[in-house]
Amino acid sequence: MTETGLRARHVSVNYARRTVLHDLNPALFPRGRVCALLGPNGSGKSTFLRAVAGIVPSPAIITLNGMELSRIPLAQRTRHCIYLPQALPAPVHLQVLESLIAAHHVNGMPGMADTNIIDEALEILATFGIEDLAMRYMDELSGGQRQLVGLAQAMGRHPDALLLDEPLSALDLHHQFSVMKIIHQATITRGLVTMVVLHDLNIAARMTDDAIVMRDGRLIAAGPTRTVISPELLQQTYGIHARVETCSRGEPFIMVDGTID
Ligand SMILES: Nc1ncnc2c1ncn2[C@@H]1O[C@H](COP(=O)(O)OP(=O)(O)OP(=O)(O)O)[C@@H](O)[C@H]1O
Repeated sequence: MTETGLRARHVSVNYARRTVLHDLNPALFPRGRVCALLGPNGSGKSTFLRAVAGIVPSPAIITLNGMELSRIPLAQRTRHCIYLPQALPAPVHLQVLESLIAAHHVNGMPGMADTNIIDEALEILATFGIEDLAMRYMDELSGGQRQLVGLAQAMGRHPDALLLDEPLSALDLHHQFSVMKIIHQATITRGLVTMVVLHDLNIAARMTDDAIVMRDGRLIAAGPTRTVISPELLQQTYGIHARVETCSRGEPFIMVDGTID
């Protein structure tokens, strides 16, 4: 039977002669679940996503829903597996709606009529609460607005796997939560494999299903997010004294008491 989900095996990456990922073999990333990639600065999270996406050289074997991505040309691979980098979409002089239509033409649903493409683009913008930006130019938007448009473009390309590198970095509190909710919902309804690099552990604990934790280019923990994030892990990984409490609504929250110096 064909395996569904994304499997990454032997993920190693060298930059120049320095090894930054050491033969990682995480468990299967299943469809319909959001996995947080956690770890301190420089631990290799972005590099891991880039290796999975095929945009840094790696001997990694990547299979997605039974298809070996590492054997197909990059242009074809990016139709299935979209990597959204930390950098915001370029502030080009293009209207937001046009940019979504262009993203659709990169790899949206083949054979869709033009009016349907426009309707779908408007619907995606509405999902992100930014339909009022449709006629605005990308080079006139704020950083957070551009980040939302970047996410909308990614959704409009109908990926099977979504690799998001700090997608909340420019967003206010409201949008951090609303975007994670949209990502979670889309992951379930579209059966996506979603990986998301996060630095906010409270958002990770509340809004992702699973987590893998990296340090110095190695995996040091993996499993359901709420099990993985523990005071011991926070101490060992981030060098902080912290407690994992439960709020009156039963949600976990992380209280940081101080750094270990
Ligand atoms: N293009 C590059 N050339 C050389 N070294 C690089 C390059 N990109 C990243 N590195 C190095 O690889 C290591 C992992 O970097 P990476 O960006 O994957 O970490 P990260 O966990 O995503 O960090 P952050 O949380 O700070 O974004 C770091 O030591 C970094 O300096």
